[in-house]
Amino acid sequence: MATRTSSSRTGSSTKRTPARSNPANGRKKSTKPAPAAPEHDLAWPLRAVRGAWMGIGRVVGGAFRQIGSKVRPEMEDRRDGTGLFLVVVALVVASVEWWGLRDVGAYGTWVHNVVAGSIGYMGVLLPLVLLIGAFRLFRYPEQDAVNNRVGIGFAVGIAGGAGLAHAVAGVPTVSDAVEQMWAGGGILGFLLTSPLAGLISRWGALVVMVLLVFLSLMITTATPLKRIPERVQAGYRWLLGQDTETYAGPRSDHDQSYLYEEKDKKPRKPKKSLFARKDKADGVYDVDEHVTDGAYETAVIAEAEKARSMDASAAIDPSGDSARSAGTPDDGEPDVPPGVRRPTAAEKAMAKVKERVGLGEDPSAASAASGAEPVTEALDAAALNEAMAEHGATGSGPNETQVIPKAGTQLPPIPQRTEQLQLAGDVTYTLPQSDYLPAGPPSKDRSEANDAVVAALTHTMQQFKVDAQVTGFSRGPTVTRYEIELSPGTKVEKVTALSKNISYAVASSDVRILSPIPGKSAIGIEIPNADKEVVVLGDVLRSNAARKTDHPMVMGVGKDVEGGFVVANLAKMPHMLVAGATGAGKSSFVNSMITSILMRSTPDEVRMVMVDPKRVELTAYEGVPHLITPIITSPKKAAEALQWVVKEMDTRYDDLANFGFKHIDDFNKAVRAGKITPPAGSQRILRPYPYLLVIVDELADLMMVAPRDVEDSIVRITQLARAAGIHLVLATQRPSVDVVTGLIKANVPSRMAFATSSVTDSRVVLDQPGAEKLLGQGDALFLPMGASKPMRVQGAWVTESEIHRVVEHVKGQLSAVYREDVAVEAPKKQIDEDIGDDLEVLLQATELVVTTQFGSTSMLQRKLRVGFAKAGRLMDLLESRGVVGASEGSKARDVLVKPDDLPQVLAAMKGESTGSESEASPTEAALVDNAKANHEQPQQEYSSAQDYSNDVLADQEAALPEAVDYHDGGDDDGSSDAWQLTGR
Ligand SMILES: Nc1ncnc2c1ncn2[C@@H]1O[C@H](COP(=O)(O)OP(=O)(O)OP(=O)(O)O)[C@@H](O)[C@H]1O
Repeated sequence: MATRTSSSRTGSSTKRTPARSNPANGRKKSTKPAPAAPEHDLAWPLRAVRGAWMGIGRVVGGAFRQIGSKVRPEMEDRRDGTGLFLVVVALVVASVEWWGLRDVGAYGTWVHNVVAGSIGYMGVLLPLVLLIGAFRLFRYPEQDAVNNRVGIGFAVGIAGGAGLAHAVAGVPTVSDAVEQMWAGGGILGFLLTSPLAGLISRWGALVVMVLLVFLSLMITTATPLKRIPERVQAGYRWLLGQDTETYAGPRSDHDQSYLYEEKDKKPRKPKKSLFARKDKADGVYDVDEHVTDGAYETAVIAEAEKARSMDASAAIDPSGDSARSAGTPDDGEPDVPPGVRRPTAAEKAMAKVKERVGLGEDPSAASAASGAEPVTEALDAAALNEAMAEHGATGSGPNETQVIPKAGTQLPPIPQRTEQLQLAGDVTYTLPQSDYLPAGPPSKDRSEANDAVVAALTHTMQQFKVDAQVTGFSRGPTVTRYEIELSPGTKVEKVTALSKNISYAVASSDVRILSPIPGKSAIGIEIPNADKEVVVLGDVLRSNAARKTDHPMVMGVGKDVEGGFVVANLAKMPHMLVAGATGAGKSSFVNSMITSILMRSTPDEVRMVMVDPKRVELTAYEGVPHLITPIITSPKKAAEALQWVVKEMDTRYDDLANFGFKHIDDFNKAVRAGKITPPAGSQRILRPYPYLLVIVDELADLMMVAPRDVEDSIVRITQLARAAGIHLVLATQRPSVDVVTGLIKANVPSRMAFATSSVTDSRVVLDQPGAEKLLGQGDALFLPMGASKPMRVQGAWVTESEIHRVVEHVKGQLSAVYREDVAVEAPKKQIDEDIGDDLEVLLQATELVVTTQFGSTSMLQRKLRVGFAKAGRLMDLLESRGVVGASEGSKARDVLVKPDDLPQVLAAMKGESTGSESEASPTEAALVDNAKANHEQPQQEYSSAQDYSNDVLADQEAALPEAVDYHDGGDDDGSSDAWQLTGR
């Protein structure tokens, strides 16, 4: 493993050469114009002029950047000098051509002679064109490709316009009065139109010039021929005020954009492709910030993928006929009426699928008639629902109509109990409102990227002479599954053997082949979408699938590859293993799960035990009334809590046995109906048992402290707890056999595998390969109990602010009442507010920093196994308490406390008085304080503070996962290989 790590690191670092293009703005740095001569080579007057020019440019550019939505291009990208030049020329031309300075002296005459002499009547438009050019240069200087395109478009337009004006003016010649030339197209118009008029008549020249102007419009607006009707329609609708967005075809059934329109109240600004940033102009939807807050977060800033996939479609056609590979007229195809778009390859494919299953109308015809893109049907949504219902999960097909009222501005409620729940006593508890979880952007059934992939797949089959057709596809949020049908006599292996060629053709290494698609005689090829979508938890919880049931243990899982919502009943799982490499999306999934429960259930229905050894993942839920005990962060206490769960299970079983029920649900029903009473003489008041959900966020940490005890408890719970209404969710980022032992695996039937770092890990989680090929960031394989094949889902995403709103609501309803007997953490002292729940880790950080006299954030990360943000926060706390000095860039901070003073500092942090300071030595004071603070720990005598600190350090080392060595910094590929076994 060590070798692999180092080689992968070398590999990745060799790939990252500084000369790479900057994907953020889609241009190579090397294509920038060569820098001007260094300033010091210029004479000082020139330097002064240049400085003044650039200064004015910056001011004018700043003003342009404030117009509408503010932008801040990188300093190194700015082209303010050129922008200012365009503005000045525009003003000069405008002063003469617009504001009548033409007759004022030599200035007016000269400017008019130059402008009208060159381009004639088009001089009137020139200031506008220059100002638009300046606008783009000031605001979007980094978009070289778009700027160049707009520039070329304008140049062609001016040429066409000049030629046109010249033709309209009667094709004057140089021998005519000069005013006649200038009222036409100037010299340019003359040069373009006169030869043409001589060759094909004046009218012919006129038509050619009109076409040239039209061409310039298409170049400027980046409109390909096939999209003209669509763009015209969009423009028409926009003019009529029917659509404030870039028109993107008819709404699909589960398009929820109107929710945004309602919610936003303030109408969205129309997007003008010329002015809008490229990503917005091309994107259909401007996703709300809070929805995407952190979703798909990545260090790589990539240009809009869409453009790349379109290029790909053009590139894969060796004949160079990209229009054909994208689905425009084939030879031998019957003609279609003018104005009607020919069906693309994908539409034909879909039509074929529908024909095959007898689904009525040909989508291509419908779409051709409307000029818009057809909607993909989920052909087997019903079958999927059925299958999922069988194993405890429910799903809805993508086209199931959402019961979401269009008017009324309200989001539909998340399903709630029919009866209003009364908690013990007279407390009435209201579940959180639906709008705490806003709706996400509308999902797409199909995009240009999909069409490009269909064309690429079809072409690959043809190239390798495999007699198979792409018969359709179903688009999910992150991947699309393309269906391939073989002609009779063609072997399945012929397609599967092409996997590398398919990867090559679609330019993606993450291609997964399913042979066959469960329940279909077709091969599925899952290919990541170039344009991923976020699946927000609110949408999943409002989906039909979730609304079918009001079971309190139902959670929003995400969306499947067909775009159908997936929700699952945790009570039917009945226990689940969630695994995946770091950063793959486990914590987000656990957050979605807990938030789902908080949204749908009262503390009377579901109680939770949360174990969070990482200390940061679940802190947001501290204090919610659903908790039965404070969030457990110590692995040792967690092991004890599991033993408590076993006891609780036994108690519940006793009750089931005594009252003659098989399942806690039946017992609860009977209690609620008053059908059972405690035995005579008993003081007990029978109450329904809530479901108990035990969430362990890092199983590996527990298995390290007490492997045998933890395994025993888990096995006992998982074997029996289902009937007792107790359910376990075990998450781990180390799905190795020492953490997920055979016994645990055998008893935890449902699995959720996020991207794993190796095929071995995938086998541990799913008993089959597959998870190693997932894309990360919420892309998962979900294997609910009883399912033979895992289903691919994109996990639901819930933002921190959404969680905060829900938690605040829940806590506002009821405060947590903890059970004393579970696992009581050490009572909290009077600690400073800014330390909050981080006291324990802050104390460790203080000890580390003071004893090593090394104030390094990365050391904290490494030794305490906390993330960068947390380590940074700890360092700030240490600075605020005078333990370390101020930050000095990348250097380690000065440590201001000597090891001898450590005990007092620790005591102060714990909020304890160090009143004995004057009488006792610091060491003695520390011993007393520590003994007081940790009364559960066996007390030990230390002869010096150094001994004490050494001991602490030894403990911390022992707590690290089996002598792991963390290599911080240089791991370019960000893979989990950063953790490396050194065998110490
Ligand atoms: N369902 C999702 N949709 C979109 N993006 C997601 C989703 N889940 C995770 N991500 C992205 O992946 C990042 C890492 O996710 P997360 O923190 O859940 O990973 P993890 O597996 O819990 O990692 P760790 O084990 O290090 O805590 C998130 O910050 C987010 O950008």
